[in-house]
Amino acid sequence: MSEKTFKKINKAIGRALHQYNMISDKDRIVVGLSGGMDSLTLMWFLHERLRRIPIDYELLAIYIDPGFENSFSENLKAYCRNMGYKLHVELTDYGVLSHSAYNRENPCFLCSRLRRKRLFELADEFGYYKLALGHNKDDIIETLFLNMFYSGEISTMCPKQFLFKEKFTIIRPLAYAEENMIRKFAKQNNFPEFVNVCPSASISKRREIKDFLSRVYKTDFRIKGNIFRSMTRVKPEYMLNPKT
Ligand SMILES: Nc1ncnc2c1ncn2[C@@H]1O[C@H](COP(=O)(O)OP(=O)(O)OP(=O)(O)O)[C@@H](O)[C@H]1O
Repeated sequence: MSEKTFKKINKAIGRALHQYNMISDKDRIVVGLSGGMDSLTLMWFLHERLRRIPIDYELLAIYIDPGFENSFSENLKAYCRNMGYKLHVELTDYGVLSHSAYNRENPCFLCSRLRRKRLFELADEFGYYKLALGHNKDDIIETLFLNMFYSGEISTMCPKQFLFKEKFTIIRPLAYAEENMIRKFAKQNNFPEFVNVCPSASISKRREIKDFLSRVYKTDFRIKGNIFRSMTRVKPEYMLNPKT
């Protein structure tokens, strides 16, 4: 394992956990495991921290299988078993349905809404009220732009979010971790690649925003940090407010 990458991600996670008070002793946490690098890294770190920190928590990994052919569910199960965890696989038709004629919306939109809903239902059934997701710093920036470009609003995903009258808490411990660092960590540690067979995986609006941002970042190394920081420094008095 590369100490440098480990330290960077560990520091970013520590900061997010601390600043947002994400995890308490005896928490029961569902980890939404997609098989992607982010959620695999998230699971790895949440597991690894347990040995070092004075608080205890339980982890339950859940994978919502979108129902495409060539599912990697069994391989993901085996991977979790090796780590000492049971993976709950929920076989659905969400991916297939979202790409069918039945759906008139954006496939990613419908699929992720159905997935999220099922994750909450399962967490509730199992008695887990925290849901850890693998969104990283780059995802948070991209969502800001996606929401501006396609929803006409300025908003993003919060590192910690209460839902359903605070019954559930979503936490995003990788909120301060950069995607390229996560990729590097996953590679250095030989994390398996669970190939996403979704037909929209490489053609989504998020992909377009990602490409747009990566071109912008190349023009000035400060831009990414500045965009991220700007989300903590909103000046409502310098926004448009027609009702005043
Ligand atoms: N099929 C799924 N089952 C369970 N959780 C999921 C699933 N898909 C996504 N998630 C959760 O939502 C987060 C964000 O989803 P997104 O679609 O951006 O994931 P991804 O890019 O496919 O994979 P990852 O974020 O793990 O690299 C994931 O990190 C994971 O925590």
